[in-house]
Amino acid sequence: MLKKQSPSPETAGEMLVEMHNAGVSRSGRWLVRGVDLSVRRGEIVTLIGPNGSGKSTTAKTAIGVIQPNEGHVHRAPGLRVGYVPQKVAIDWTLPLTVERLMTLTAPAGSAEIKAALAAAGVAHLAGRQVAALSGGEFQRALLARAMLRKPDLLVLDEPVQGVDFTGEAALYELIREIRDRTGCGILMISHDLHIVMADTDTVICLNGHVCCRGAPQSVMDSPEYRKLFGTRAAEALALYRHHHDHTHLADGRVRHADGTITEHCHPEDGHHHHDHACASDTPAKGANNAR
Ligand SMILES: Nc1ncnc2c1ncn2[C@@H]1O[C@H](COP(=O)(O)OP(=O)(O)OP(=O)(O)O)[C@@H](O)[C@H]1O
Repeated sequence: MLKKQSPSPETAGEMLVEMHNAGVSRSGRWLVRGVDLSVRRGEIVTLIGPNGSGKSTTAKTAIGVIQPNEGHVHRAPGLRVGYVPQKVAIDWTLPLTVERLMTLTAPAGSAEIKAALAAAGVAHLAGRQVAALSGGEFQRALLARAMLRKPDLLVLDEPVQGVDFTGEAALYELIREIRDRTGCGILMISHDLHIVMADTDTVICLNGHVCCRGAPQSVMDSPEYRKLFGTRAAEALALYRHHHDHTHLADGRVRHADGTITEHCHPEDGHHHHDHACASDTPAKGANNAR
C-alpha cells in the first residue's frame, strides 16, 4: 500500500505505474501499440512525439482512464493520481474564479486551496476570473488543483502549452520543485519536440509505438529519433537547463542568490541556459531569448 505523500527514503523509487506491451485500438486501428513504460516515485518521465502519435492515449492508459486492448498496466495499490489534461472543459463566457475552479472536480477546504495556490505561486490570483488569466497562470492554477489530491503520480498533458519561453522555464522549475518537495512521480507530455526538461529522467519518444527512449541526451542522439524527426530537428532539440540560483516569489518577483529582489528574471542574467545537441544553424524554440 502506498504511504502518504512525502519524500521519505523508505518509499523513494517505489514503482507507481508500469505498462507492459500495452496497446489501444479503436475501430480496428491501433492508436498505440507495444508500449513499455514505468514511473517510479521521485522520477520524471516525459513522453514526446508528433501530433497524433499516441501520447495522450498512453498517459490515459497509464492512469486507467483507458483500458488497454492488449498488454498489461499495473498501478500501485491505492495510487493517487493528479491529472492535468490537455483540454479542460470550461465555459469561458461564464463567471468563474480561480478559487471556484479548484473545487469543480472535487471538494476542498479554503485553507487547502490557499496552500495549493501558494505552492503553485498563484495565491494572489484566488479571486481572479479564470478567463482573465494568462496561459502560464492558468496552467499553474490547474497544477494547484491537481496537487489538492496529494497525488503519488502527477500526469501533466502539455503543461507548458500557451506559455511563452520565460513562463515555460518557470513552470518547469515549479514542476521540479513539486517533485522535490512531495517526492511524487511525474509523467509529462510534451508536444514541443525542441525543448525537453533536462531534469527528466527518461524521455520516451512515441510514434504509434515507442520509437526510442533514454536520458534526454541519448534520445537526441538516437538514430531512430533523427530518422523520425529529421537531422535538423534533432540538432535543434534543446535541453532546458535551469541553474537553480534564484527563487520565484509568489508575487512574481525574483529573489537572486545574492539576496537581491528584482521584478523579473532576465535570461541575460545568466540563469537560463539552453544547450544545443550539436552546433546548428537551426535555433531551438526560444533559443534567441536564452542568450
Ligand atoms: N477515441 C478515439 N477513437 C478513435 N481515434 C482516436 C480516439 N482517441 C484518439 N484517437 C486517435 O488516436 C491517435 C493518437 O491520439 P492522441 O491524442 O493519443 O495523440 P497525441 O500524441 O497525444 O497527439 P497531440 O500531440 O496532437 O495531442 C490520433 O490519431 C487520434 O485521432
